[in-house]
Amino acid sequence: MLETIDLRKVYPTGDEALTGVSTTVDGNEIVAMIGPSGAGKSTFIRCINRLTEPTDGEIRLDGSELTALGESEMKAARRNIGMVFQEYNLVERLTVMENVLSGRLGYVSNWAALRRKFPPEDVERAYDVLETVGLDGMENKRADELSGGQRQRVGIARAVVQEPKILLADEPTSSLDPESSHAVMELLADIAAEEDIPIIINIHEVPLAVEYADRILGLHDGELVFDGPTDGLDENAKDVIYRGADASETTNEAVAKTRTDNNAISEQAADKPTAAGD
Ligand SMILES: Nc1ncnc2c1ncn2[C@@H]1O[C@H](COP(=O)(O)OP(=O)(O)OP(=O)(O)O)[C@@H](O)[C@H]1O
Repeated sequence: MLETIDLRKVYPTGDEALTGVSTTVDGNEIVAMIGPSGAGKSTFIRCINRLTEPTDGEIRLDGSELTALGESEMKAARRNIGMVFQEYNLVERLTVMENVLSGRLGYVSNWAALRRKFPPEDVERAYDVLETVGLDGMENKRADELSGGQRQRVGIARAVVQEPKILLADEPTSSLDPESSHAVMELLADIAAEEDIPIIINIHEVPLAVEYADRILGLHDGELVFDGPTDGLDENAKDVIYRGADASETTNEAVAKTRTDNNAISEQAADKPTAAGD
């Protein structure tokens, strides 16, 4: 279980990217994080594995307080957090298999890591995961010979062989065409179920989020303004996420006014004597 408590990030520039985000992600749920550009989505994801250092607050993964860990302890803790990136972050000149196995680097000695020597069970697991992501038979291809969708599958396979407790995907579909985007989202959903781990996906495309996520986290200006099941993401919630709280007041006022107007019309209609009553 991942828990963030009052997570806050202020960049040295003074930008407050997260104002105190508290949430919990558990089980094998797929959580989509949405919000306008600059809302703090990437910052949130990057704070969890401390690629970006949070300013304040707590991050607990299965009870372990990540913000309290020293550098070497954090290195070990990162094994529990799989990352999938928008630009895949593969080593282009290495093969698919070498890229996938790099997900095991945190588990082998420095010497073995340097020589890229992995135990046979790691290699076996890598083959299994390549099959899961639909890349079986492609292990010897170089990463730079793959399409965007295939590269993202390698990125996902690398995160999965790590055997993480949670998967974080930072805009995994932003560089892909619509068809590959759907395929990648479907794959992430399958992985959450098969590996029994939660996934947080930072995503721009709301329809994709709605189609594949169980739950939505909505950020606006660094504030968590929506946290609930996907079917609760109505127009009002989208307004709050994309236009801010003022928009919701405006929307609520507009809705209230429409209701009042409608009621007045109905009352007038009720007061009106019907032709039959005359
Ligand atoms: N390295 C940085 N230094 C200073 N400010 C930053 C840095 N990274 C992000 N910010 C600021 O923090 C805020 C949140 O940025 P972040 O990238 O987390 O948003 P986002 O929701 O992921 O945006 P996008 O959807 O455009 O990727 C923005 O105001 C941004 O300018």
